[in-house]
Formats: sequence, C-alpha cells, structure tokens
Amino acid sequence: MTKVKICGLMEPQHVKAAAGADAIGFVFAPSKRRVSIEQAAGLAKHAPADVERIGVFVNASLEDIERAVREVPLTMVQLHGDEPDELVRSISVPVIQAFSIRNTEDAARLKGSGADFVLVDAPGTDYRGGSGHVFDWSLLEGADIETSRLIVAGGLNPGNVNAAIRQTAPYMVDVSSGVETDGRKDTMKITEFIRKAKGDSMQQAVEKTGFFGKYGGQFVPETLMKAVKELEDAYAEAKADPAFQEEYHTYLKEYVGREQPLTFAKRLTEAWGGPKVYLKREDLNHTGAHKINNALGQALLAMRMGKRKIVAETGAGQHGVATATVCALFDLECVIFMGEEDIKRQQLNVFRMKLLGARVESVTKGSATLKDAVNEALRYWVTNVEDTHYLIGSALGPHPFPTMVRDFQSVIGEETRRQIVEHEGRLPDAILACVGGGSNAIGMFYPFLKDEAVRLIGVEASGEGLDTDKHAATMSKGTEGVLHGAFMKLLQSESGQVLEAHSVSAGLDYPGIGPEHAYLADIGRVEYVAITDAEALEAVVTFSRLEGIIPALESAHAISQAEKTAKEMSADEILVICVSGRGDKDMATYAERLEGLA
Ligand SMILES: O=C(O)c1ccccc1N[C@@H]1O[C@H](COP(=O)(O)O)[C@@H](O)[C@H]1O
Repeated sequence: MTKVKICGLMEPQHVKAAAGADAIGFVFAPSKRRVSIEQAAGLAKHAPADVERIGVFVNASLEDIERAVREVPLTMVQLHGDEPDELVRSISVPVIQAFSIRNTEDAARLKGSGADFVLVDAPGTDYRGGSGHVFDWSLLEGADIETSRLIVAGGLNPGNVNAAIRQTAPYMVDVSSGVETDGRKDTMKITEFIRKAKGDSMQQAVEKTGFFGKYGGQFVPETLMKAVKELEDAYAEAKADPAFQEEYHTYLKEYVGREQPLTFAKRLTEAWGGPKVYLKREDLNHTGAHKINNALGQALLAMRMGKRKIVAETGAGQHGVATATVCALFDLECVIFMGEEDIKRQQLNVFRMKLLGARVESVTKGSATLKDAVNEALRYWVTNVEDTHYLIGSALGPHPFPTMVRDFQSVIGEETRRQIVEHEGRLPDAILACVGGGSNAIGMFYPFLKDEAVRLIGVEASGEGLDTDKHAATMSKGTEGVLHGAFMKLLQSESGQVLEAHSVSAGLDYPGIGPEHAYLADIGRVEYVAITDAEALEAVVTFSRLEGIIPALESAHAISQAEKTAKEMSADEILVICVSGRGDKDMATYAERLEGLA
C-alpha cells in the first residue's frame, strides 16, 4: 500500500490530524514553513511512535543535520539542495534525495542517486520545494528507477493523489501545499488526503493480496488453495473482459428485470416528518431479493471456467433460490446446504429450490443454521473441487469471494447513484442497508465510498438485545478471528469457539461479517448499528401499511434504523433505504410473531 507523508507541519493540531499518515515532515530549510529544531522536537511529540519523522534540508552541514536527527529526533532526512554524494552517504539515518523533474534528462538522473529513496518534485519557485506545482508524471516512465525507492511530490492534493498513485505506483506520496488553505495547514484537507491516498492504494492492494487492511486473505486448507487461486485468476480475467460484462448486464436486464426503481416513499416521508425517503427496490428482482445479482455473475463465471456443478449454502433461502434459479437457467447441477433450523423457518424457499431442480442437503451439526451450512458447503467443495464451483452467497469467504460478490452486487449502488441524481439533482445525505454477511450493504455502499458527505449506515441484528447472548451483532460485540477462509470480526468465545448467532431473520444470523465491512468500520467510513427482533417486526407492519410493500425481515432492520436516523435529519435532506428483499418468505414468521403488534 502506498505510504503517505504530510510535510511542512508547524502546529500541534495538524501533527495530530496527520496521525493516519506514515510520515510527517519538518522543514529546516529557508521556507515559509521553516521550523527550528526545538519547535520540531515539540511538535514531534504529538505524532504516534510509528510515524516516520522526516527533516527537510537544503545544503545544510552534516553537523546541523545530525543535531536535528538527535534532538527532534528524526528517523529520516530529506535533501532538496545540491548535496554531494559524500554527505548523502555520511548521514546516520535513511536519506531521501529530491530531484526537480522538468524533462527526461532530469528523470534519467534518478538512477545515479546513492540515497535510500529518491523524491521527484516540480522545480521550486520561491524556495527549493513546496511550490504546489505538479510536474508531468509521464516523464518518469523511462526513468529506470525501482518504484520501491520512489517518492512522488509536487502539487499533490486530495483531488489528484489517486491519479498520481495509479500512474506512478510510488513507495510514498508527499504533500505540503495541497493540504493548506490560505497558506496554513488545513485539518480537513490533511485527513481527506490520507483517506484518498490510502483508499485508492487499498483498492490496488486488495486486488493483489486479498486483504482489506488487515481483514480478508485466503485462510483455506491446502486442498482448496489451487481452486481459490484458479478462481482468482479467472475472475480477474472475466472482470476485465468487456464480453463477460456485456453478457452479465444483458442477463441482469432481460432475466432479473433490472434496473430496479428508486421509489420515493411519500407516506413514510410524511409519517417520519424528516428527510425525503427513497427506497431502492431489490425486492422487485426475479426471485425476490438482491441475491440473484451475485448468483447470476458467479454462474456465468463458473461456466467460463468449465465448471458445470454448483454447491452453495443458504440461510434465509433467498441465496439458495437464486442459485437454484440460475442453475436451472443454465442447466447446471446444483447442491444447496441449509441448516435444519433454517429449513424449518423457510419451508417455502426449500420447496422452491426443490421445484427448480436443486438438491437441498439438511445440516444438523452445530446450531444447524447459516454458519454450519457454510462449513458443510466448504467441505463438499474440498472433495468435489475439480468440477464444482462454490457459489458463495455473501461478501464472505477467502479472496477473491468478498471482492467478487461486492462487484456483482455493486449494480445496486451504481443504479442508486444515477437515479438519485435524476430525481433530486444531488447525492443523498444518508444510505442504510441491513448487514448479515454484508452483500446487499457492500453492493449499495461501494459506489458511494468516496463521497464523504454521504453517511453510510450498516444495520446488523441485535436479536433479543445486545446484553443477551441471543444476537448477531458482530460489529458491536465481535472480536477478530478467522472464519470460513477469511480474517474478519466474529462472535467467538474467549477460547476462540465460534458462537451461535441469533436473529429472527434467518438471513442475518451469521456470526461473522465480510472483511471489507470490518475494514470500513475500522477506518470510520461506515457506521454500524444494531436493531432488535422486536424493532424489526414493528417496522414490517409500519412499512407494509404506509408503502404497500411487505419487506423481508432482513430489510426491516434497515427500515427500523432509518426511522431513528430520520429523526436526526431535516426536511431538506435525503435518505435512501436498500429494500434488499420482499417478505413472502417470512409470512410464517409474521403470522406467528405479529399478533398483538399488528
Ligand atoms: O515545503 C517547503 O516549504 C519546502 C521548502 C524547501 C524544500 C522543500 C520543501 N517542501 C517539499 O516540497 C515538496 C512538494 O511540496 P508541495 O506539495 O508541492 O507543496 C514536498 O516534498 C515537501 O516535502
């Protein structure tokens, strides 16, 4: 992941704002940002211990440089003058040598540097750096310098740093003027720059390593490693192939019935008395939920890989039905593992899967719910891996599953983004989606991640309450561990035993959460809250009667939280709820549980 340096710091609050960066810089050279060694020593105390402290010098003596190294103390030195090689070699900490890049001759000089790192910058104006000017990054193309030694600077800002990283793939990016307003560092711009730079390089890193920050990975038995790697390569190729994308989008349109409307909820808006409420109607998809977006994409991929047998797990049955549906459509053999408890709760969906030609295997182990169904599906995959594709139903599992499922579900957020601009001429203020494993939520949120002004709220299930042991609130109560091939947050005992999750909604009672969600929670981009069984059931009634749409129990969690969020919002704001599915599958539960509430 590309590292980030914030340079020219002069005030403690700005050093604190740069806490998420990898390095901070103090300018000791002639500059409007110049600080004394004593000032820098005071400022450095506000930075986390693992952040590099870099001193910027122009033609200073070795003695002055080493005094600053000792007294601040500095961990690296950046030279912007005409320092001789001998000085570069004599400095006691790693050295960054700066080069102004005007033409290819300047770029060719980089490889002759004996410094640990080379920094490329636009030519200085008033001083020897920090001009805020951008140079032509394409001049680096023939420069023959290892990108692991390359630091890119010069006129970077939150708006262009992603492009700079994409074009030059540097070890680090360095900014000074671009995070200032009226010549003074700006806290908001510093945090935005770090988020943008890290966000983009995080994306590149996940494509390569399968990790979202520390979450994700490929924690699978040796027997599955070959299949997982094969899938990774096949998906990367398919994703980049316009013919695959065309085929996928044609089926979404012609078979699933997309695009789905973004419906203005007039009566709900009036009843809640706050923001304008819009509903993203995944309930209108063929088979009744968002799950088909992913099932379709993975089935096409499986066929592209020459695999005509599919294994899947299901909780509420929606993913099982979606999988059985695409298997019928493409004449694929289909085995679905489902917990015995879920089979009892979702008899209608079990029948639908069978009618569609799937074999439904009842799982009696453990809590006989979704996590046990995933265990069994993974076991089945291990023994049938040569000719079988595991069509996982949420943004879970070993890489590339979380990325692939997110990509196939991103159609939800992409449509929403376009539609809300058509309706309102701008982006919404808040978006809510329910979270079990997290596939409808990540599909909805992903296209909005870079729109900082849009609040993103994931709603998990607190079942009978967070203070009981009957909940599925992984974000609120979970700890870090490995489940189903990925490092994530999960509900587990102190000794690492995975705990049973509970929710009235079979689609939310998974004890883990997709790795990208865990990462988004850690960096504070998405808020995660929890709604109880009783609150969700109450929302089913309100929503059905006000909008004439009977929602799935999963979606009702997002609706219930939306009512709470709406209370904090005003009439000129906009809120979007992802209605991930329709409630037909939940009729038995509604009939049993709504007495007295209805
Ligand atoms: O920031 C300064 O004032 C400065 C003065 C003298 C030498 C280097 C200086 N800063 C470095 O210049 C580059 C680019 O900064 P900007 O983003 O274009 O303002 C960066 O490496 C700073 O460390």
